[in-house]
Amino acid sequence: MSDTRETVLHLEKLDRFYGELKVLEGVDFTISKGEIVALLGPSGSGKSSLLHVAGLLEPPTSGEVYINGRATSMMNDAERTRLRRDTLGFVYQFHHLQPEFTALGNVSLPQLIAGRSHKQADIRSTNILTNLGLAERLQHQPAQLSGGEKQRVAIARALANEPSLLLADEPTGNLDVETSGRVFDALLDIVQERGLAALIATHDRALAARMDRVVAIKDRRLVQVEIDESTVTILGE
Ligand SMILES: Nc1ncnc2c1ncn2[C@@H]1O[C@H](COP(=O)(O)OP(=O)(O)OP(=O)(O)O)[C@@H](O)[C@H]1O
Repeated sequence: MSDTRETVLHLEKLDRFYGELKVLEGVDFTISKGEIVALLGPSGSGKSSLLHVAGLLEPPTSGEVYINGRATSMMNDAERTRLRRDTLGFVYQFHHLQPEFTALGNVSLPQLIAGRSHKQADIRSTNILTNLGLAERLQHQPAQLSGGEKQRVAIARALANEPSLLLADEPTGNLDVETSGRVFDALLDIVQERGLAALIATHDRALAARMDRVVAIKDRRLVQVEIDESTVTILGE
């Protein structure tokens, strides 16, 4: 890599196979600080697999994942876990919040695990949740929140340890169109405000069109695309 200073994620010659099934093959991809990238692709094309490998949740079959310029393949589990905790945030289609904790508690939890005090964690959690429009919901448990609010708490939790890179897998895919649009606005605002990099898998072209760049999985590789409401154009073809 020639310049790793601003590169948050770099995937190099990456393959992900499940036995005989070749899902990703020869993927080269880079995201820089402050860039928000949409990941499109039909169901089963490998979006979740790519996010899992980029997020150090699964190893690639071959190739290398660089996070903030650091190669990860030779790291041991403890190093990889620490890097994941300190630099990556995850949002999934389903919120996966702890049902017995409040919104504040859910956002503070990863910070406590990372070694912050309760007081530091709660101050930071209050700030993030307030930024996401949940100032009045801090003490509510997930069951007392709407679907959109739960997903905002999940976004706040992903940002709690100030990651360099947010990885999101259909983050609003479980919400109705209107709520999805609003939660997405909040997500983009907070990611932009904080100058983070983000890779966001979505089926929704209208949402994808609002991001800085759109890539799609085609024939096991990542290609750069341009989209409008009705068409997806693969650049360079
Ligand atoms: N652990 C696994 N073992 C075997 N095959 C798997 C495994 N995980 C995923 N696959 C297969 O790999 C392919 C890609 O799956 P993946 O979940 O990455 O696709 P996706 O684009 O995220 O799909 P969707 O949009 O439906 O969530 C699919 O054919 C899937 O069945």
